[in-house]
Order: sequence, then structure tokens, then C-alpha cells
Amino acid sequence: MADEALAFAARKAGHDLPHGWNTPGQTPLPLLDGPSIVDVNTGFARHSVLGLQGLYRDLGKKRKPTTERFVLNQLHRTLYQRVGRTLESLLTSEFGLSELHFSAPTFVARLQGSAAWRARDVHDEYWHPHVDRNNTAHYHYSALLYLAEGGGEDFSGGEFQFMDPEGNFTVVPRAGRVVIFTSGQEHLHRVRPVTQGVRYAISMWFTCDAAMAMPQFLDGKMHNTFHAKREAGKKRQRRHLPRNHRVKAPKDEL
Ligand SMILES: O=C(O)CCC(=O)C(=O)O
Ligand SMILES: [Fe+2]
Repeated sequence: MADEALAFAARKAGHDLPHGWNTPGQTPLPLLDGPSIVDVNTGFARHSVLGLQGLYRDLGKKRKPTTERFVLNQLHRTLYQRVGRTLESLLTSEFGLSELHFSAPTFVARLQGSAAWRARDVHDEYWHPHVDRNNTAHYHYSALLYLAEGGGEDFSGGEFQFMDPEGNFTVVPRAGRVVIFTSGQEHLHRVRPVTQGVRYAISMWFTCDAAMAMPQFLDGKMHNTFHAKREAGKKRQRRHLPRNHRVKAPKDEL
């Protein structure tokens, strides 16, 4: 799915990038209506048909075993890493930051719309208003890169909206359009349901907490250290914020 999204973006930019689930001997199940979301660092994925999957390993006894996996090839990895570096330097310069780190999880999301589709459970309901830092405490800056055109071209619906009692601010996704913002309460937001077509987006998060930096190896091994790191991070954040912690005050500085 991540490879499909990156190949789609590359084709839009005039490059031919192959994709396909590259586990030998398995027939890929097509992605259908609804959301499919991949975290290429930790290997957690939600397939629109199969539900929760592990890209790099089975997710354990309590989870469904992985029946299909894929890994990003070197071209996809290079592209993804370049996106991460570009967004990081954009945030650093726009917000005048002295320190910022690429973090995890990050997502490649594919939302396929149709009038007939209904969410199976709350995890399918991608349209709820939310605050990114409420989901993951070490997120300080959010960056979105859209890979497909909204406004009825590649898909309809799927607008991004900052929610504000004085009036929402709506962004129509365009291939190559980037949205950056601080990840706290000041930026409650949502995605409107996709009603037709396929919407691809990359969401990345960056942190001022050096301990939560994730090197972008994308090698299928990140999940081995991620969980422990995240748990340690949660404890540290409960105790105190690191000395070099610096989150710029919101909105009026944007
Ligand atoms: O895809 C988008 O426009 C936003 C996604 C988002 O808000 C998130 O992943 O937290
Ligand atoms: Fe979000």
C-alpha cells in the first residue's frame, strides 16, 4: 500500500516507479473501499479488507496472523526518506527551530471512497476531529503531504479541516501540497469522508524530544526497539520535559 501510494505519486510527477506486494508466492488481496493505513517504521498496517496486519512479522497470538506482507524496495525507501528530510527542514525553517527530530509512528494513508461503503468499526472512522498530540504525546509538529488531487479529480470529499468555533479552515488536498502545524490542542482537525476515488497522503510527525527521534532506516527492524522507546518516553514525559524541549506557541505565530 505504501509502495502503491509512492508509485502513484511518482507517476504523477512523470516517473515510472514499480509497485506490488513483493512477497513471493502470494496473491495480493486488492485494497477495497475504506481506509488502509501503513506505518512503515513499526510495520503496523490496517488493510481495508484484512484489518490489522504486521508488515514485517506476525502480530502475535492475540492478533490475526499476517497473511500478506510487503516491504518497500530501495526506491520507495529513498523517496520516503527524502520526504521526511524535506518536511523536517521545512518545519525547522518555518518555525525557526533549533532542534527537531523525525519521529514515529508516521503513516501512509489510502482512503478509497464510495457511497455504499460503511465503516466496520471505530478504527475505520478516519473522519473524527482529533488532536495529534492526544494520540501520541511526543508529537510536537505535524506535516502532511498529499499525493493525489482532491476536488473531484482523483477523489471527491476528503478535505482537511482545522476546526475552529469561529469558522473552520478547509484545505483541499492537491498532489504535492504540504500542510504543517503544531500538534497540540490549538490544532483540532479532521478529514472529511472521501465519497469517490482514492486519496493518498503521507502524515509525518516530528519531535523536540531527542530521545524520541527515529532514524529513518525503514528496514523492517524498527519495531524491535520502538515499543520500549515509546514506553520509556511516556514515563519521561510524565516526570518532566527535557531541558531542550521547545514547542513554539501556536496559531498567531503560524
Ligand atoms: O490525511 C490528512 O489530511 C490528515 C491525517 C491526520 O490528521 C492524521 O493522520 O493525524
Ligand atoms: Fe491528525
